[in-house]
Amino acid sequence: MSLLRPALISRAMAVKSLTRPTARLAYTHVRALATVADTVFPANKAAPKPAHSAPYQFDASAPKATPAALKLKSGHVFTGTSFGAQNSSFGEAVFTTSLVGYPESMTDPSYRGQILVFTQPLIGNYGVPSQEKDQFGLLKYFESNKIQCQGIVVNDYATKYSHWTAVESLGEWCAREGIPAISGVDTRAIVHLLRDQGSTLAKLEVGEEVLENKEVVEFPNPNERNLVSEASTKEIYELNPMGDVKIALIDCGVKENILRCLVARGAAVTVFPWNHDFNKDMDQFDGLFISNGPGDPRAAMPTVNNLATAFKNPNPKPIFGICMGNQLMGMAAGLGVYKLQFGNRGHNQPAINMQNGRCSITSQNHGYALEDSVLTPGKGLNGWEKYFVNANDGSNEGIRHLTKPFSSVQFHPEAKGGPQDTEYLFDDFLNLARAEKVKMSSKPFYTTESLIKEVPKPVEVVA
Ligand SMILES: NC(=O)CC[C@H](N)C(=O)O
Repeated sequence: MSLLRPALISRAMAVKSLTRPTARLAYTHVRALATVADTVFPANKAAPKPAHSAPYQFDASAPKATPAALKLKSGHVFTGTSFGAQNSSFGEAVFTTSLVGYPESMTDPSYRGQILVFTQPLIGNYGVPSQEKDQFGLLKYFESNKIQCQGIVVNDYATKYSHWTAVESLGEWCAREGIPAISGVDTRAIVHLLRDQGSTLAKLEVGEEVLENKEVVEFPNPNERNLVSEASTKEIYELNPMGDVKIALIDCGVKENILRCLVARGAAVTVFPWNHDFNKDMDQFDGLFISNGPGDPRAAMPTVNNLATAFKNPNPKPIFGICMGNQLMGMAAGLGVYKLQFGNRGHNQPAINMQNGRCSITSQNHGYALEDSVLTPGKGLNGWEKYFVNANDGSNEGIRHLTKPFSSVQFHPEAKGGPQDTEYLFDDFLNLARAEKVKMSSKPFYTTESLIKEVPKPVEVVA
C-alpha cells in the first residue's frame, strides 16, 4: 500500500509540476538533448522509451544549461541538465520515495557511495539550511557536516526556493561541495529500471561532451570499499557528559539525530570508532548502542565479533542497534545477510511489531537485510526472535532477545524529517539502561578495596 500511494502521489504531482511555466522552461533544453540522446550506450540493449512523452516545445531563447547524463552499468543513459558541481562521479544508483528531507538524506552517512534518485518530482523548492548547531553541539538541520551521497538525480529542480531556514539553493550547495546533480530526467523510468534490474552501478557525467562520450569502461563499486571505516569517527568523543545514564555508541556512520535522540533524553554518550573493542570498557557504561552506517555490513566484521563477545557476557548490559546496527547484531547472533533487489528507502515503509501486531510507518534507508527465516515463532535462534517485519516485502525490520536486554531495528526511529512514530524505542532502550544502572549500584559487587579507592584524597592546604 505504501509503495503504491507515493507512486500515485508522485504521478499526480509530476503532471502538476510539468504544467508549471518554470518547469516548462527548465525542460526545453533537456527535451532538445533528449531527442539526440535517450540513447544508445554500447554493449547494450536499446534504452527504454520514457514512460511518458510530454509535449515540450523547444524554446530557442531558453538559457543554455550544461548537459549532464546518468549512465547506468546496464547501458541505459538518461540525459538532462546539470545544476550542481561541474564534475562527474560514480556510485550505486538507488532511489528514495521520501517526499521531503533532501538536506537530511543527502548528508546521511548511510548514503555514502550512492547516487540518489528522488521519486518526488520537485526537489530544491525549500533551499538548503545553515550549519547552525543546537545546545548539544549537533547540527540542527543536517545529519553530518557534508554531502555524503555521490550525486543526485531529480525530475524537476526548483530554480526558486523559499524557506525561513534557507541560506542557499540546492544547486549552490551541490556545486560548493563538489557533488554533481542532474535534473530533467524521467525519474519514473529510472525507478522502473532500478526496481527490475536492482540497484545498479552508475556514472553521473557533467559537461558539453556527455552526449558524444558514450562509453564508460569502468564502474567502480563503492560497496567493495570499507565505507563504514570511511564514515566512522577517528577520535573518541563525548556528548552531554553530565547525563544521568552512560551510553557507549559505536559509530559506523552515525546520524546527528540519533545522537540528539539519546542526549535529549538525558544520556551521556561516548562515541567510539566502529572497530573499537567496547567489551573492555563496558563496566563504565549502562548501555551500548550500534549506529547506522553505509555499505555492506560484511565490511564491519570486527564490530560483529565484538558484539558476539558482548552477547556472551553473563552480566549483559542493554544493547540497541539501528539499521547497520541491526544487521551487525543479527550477524553476531548467527544470522546471514543479503543484498535486497533495490532496497527500502523512503519515509513511508510499514513495519509490523511482531509482539503486538501493530504497524508503524517508518523511515528507511538500506540496501541489505538480515536473512531471518530461521527465527520462526517459538523456535528462535540462540534466544533471538523477530521483532519487526516489513509489511510490503516481508523483509526483516528488527530482532530482539527473549531473555537478555538486546534488540535492534532496521528502520530509523530517529527519522528526520519523520515519521516519529517509533521514537519511543529510544525511551525503551534508555529505560533499560537506567534500570541496569540502578541494579548495578545496588549490587554489592565491590570489594572494600575498591570502595577505599573511591574515597577522594584530602585536599592539601598550603599554608
Ligand atoms: N542506514 C543504514 O544504516 C544502512 C545500512 C546498510 N548500509 C544498508 O544499506 O543496508
